[in-house]
Amino acid sequence: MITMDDIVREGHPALREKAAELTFPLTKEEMILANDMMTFLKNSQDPELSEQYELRAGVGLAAPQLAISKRMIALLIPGEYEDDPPEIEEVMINPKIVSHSVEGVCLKEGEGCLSVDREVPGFVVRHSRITLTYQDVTGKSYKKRYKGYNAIVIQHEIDHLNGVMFYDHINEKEPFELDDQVSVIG
Ligand SMILES: CC(C)(C)[C@H](NC(=O)Nc1cc(F)cc(F)c1)C(=O)N(CC(=O)NO)CC1CCCC1
Ligand SMILES: [Zn+2]
Repeated sequence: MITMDDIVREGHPALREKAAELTFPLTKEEMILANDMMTFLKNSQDPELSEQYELRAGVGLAAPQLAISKRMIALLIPGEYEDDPPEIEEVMINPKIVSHSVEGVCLKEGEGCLSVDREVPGFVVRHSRITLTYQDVTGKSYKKRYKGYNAIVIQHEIDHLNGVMFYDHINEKEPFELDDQVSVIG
């Protein structure tokens, strides 16, 4: 099973590489990776298992964070209330933002990262609405729209596939600067 020891931290070259597209059918190894990435997110959000294995509660994970330079991300975004189904529970292969809103969005409390063991204050401005294409592990293609927090998480994970870290987006001089096209959520 994947634990925090398998997640590479900033400074590891894999976090600054452009990951390679996957071809179909996936290899057995790639299928196992997809499953293991989703299992990590589930374990990390389970009170007992996250304590037992000292996991940070994660909503998303990208293969480069495991030093695997492939365009695969796992998302497990909880629903609004305890017993709600997840907002998103999906492994996306070769995700691509094909269009996006002009408006921006950012989280009031800024962002963190499973691969970053420090606080980096500042607004991370992202597209507030995105249209995404991706394939699932069977190779089936999808085209979907996302907005708000879901859009933020997806953009954070796709950044990892392009060697981009969340703090690359923070304005060093004015970390909390906002222009009027940006809404602050969360
Ligand atoms: C870095 C960390 C703080 C662990 C962050 N979690 C998070 O923001 N909150 C959270 C966690 C849950 F499990 C359930 C929940 F509703 C909220 C996270 O997983 N990521 C993913 C990551 O590092 N991917 O590479 C960072 C988030 C910052 C904004 C989007 C993703
Ligand atoms: Zn991250």
